[in-house]
Amino acid sequence: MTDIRSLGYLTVQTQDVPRWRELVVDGLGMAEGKGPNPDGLYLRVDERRFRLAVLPGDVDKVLTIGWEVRDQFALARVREAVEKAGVEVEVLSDAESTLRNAEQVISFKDPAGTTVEVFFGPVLDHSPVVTPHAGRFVTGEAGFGHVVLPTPNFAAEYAFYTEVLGFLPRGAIRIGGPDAPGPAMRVRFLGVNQRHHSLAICPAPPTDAPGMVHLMMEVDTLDAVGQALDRVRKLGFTISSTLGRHTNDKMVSFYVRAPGGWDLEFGCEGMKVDETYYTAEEITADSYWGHDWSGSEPLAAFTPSQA
Ligand SMILES: Cc1ccc(O)c(O)c1CC[C@@H]1C(=O)CC[C@]2(C)C(=O)CC[C@@H]12
Ligand SMILES: [Fe+2]
Repeated sequence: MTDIRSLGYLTVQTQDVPRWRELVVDGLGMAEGKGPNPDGLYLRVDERRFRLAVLPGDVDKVLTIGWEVRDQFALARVREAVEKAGVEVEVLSDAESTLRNAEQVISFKDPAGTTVEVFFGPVLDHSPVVTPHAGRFVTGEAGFGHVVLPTPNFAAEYAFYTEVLGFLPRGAIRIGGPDAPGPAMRVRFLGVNQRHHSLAICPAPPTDAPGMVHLMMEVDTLDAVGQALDRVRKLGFTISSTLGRHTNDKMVSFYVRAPGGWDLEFGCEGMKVDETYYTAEEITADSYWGHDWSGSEPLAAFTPSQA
């Protein structure tokens, strides 16, 4: 079993912090917190000081994806495994770790070039989480949610997350459907806790800046999902996919386009995996119903850098 316990946090850079605030606070109902950068947007959904940080910059990109481990011993094991795989690991200073609200953070790049951080000892904020629309987010042992990462070097990325970091395969979907011609290309789902997937990796062309396909956040009721959908539409955001229920994690969700060219998936009713009985399955449809992607603008991650 892996030492990684859950998706801890995400930091992204954007040219348009105010529009991000409209999307995640006014639209999706995250609570605005405070952080080290006075121009940054720090979002709370639970007792963590932040789960999502949106920092100003001249390019839209993913800065870091933070994975949580139990303690210093687990962090040492992860560091050893990554170094043994020939990947350079930076141990952040105490000051840098404090800025991320963790006792200790290590940092390295995955084969796709995305900066991965692994940390232990998150520093808590016990003040009430005042979400503007009374939505309650589902985190806890299941972590912040899931991320889907685009990767031009799929085999290396998959091997890194499974064999080096110890993520568990949680099934796949064949791109183009079960009867697609040619060698199979798959989106692969990976889990570290009872959340069906905390990570998925998706074949994609190389891009200039580390991107993302989507970040999924879960709330506790279908009404909270529907009300968020109403609000983001009213705020003028593009709905990349309509509401639907996924066949693998059973989640009911919609996808909304964030500034930067990737989506936020917002859902509820995700299943809990029991590892005692689970086997990794291949789904042949992404959803039982809904999830109409026909209104989706092209993802930045699927737009090659030459274009
Ligand atoms: C199929 C599926 C199951 C559970 C999820 O949380 C989930 O996001 C998906 C969709 C995965 C997949 C994706 O993220 C990249 C863009 C894809 C390939 C599509 O265009 C449709 C399915 C999408
Ligand atoms: Fe997803």
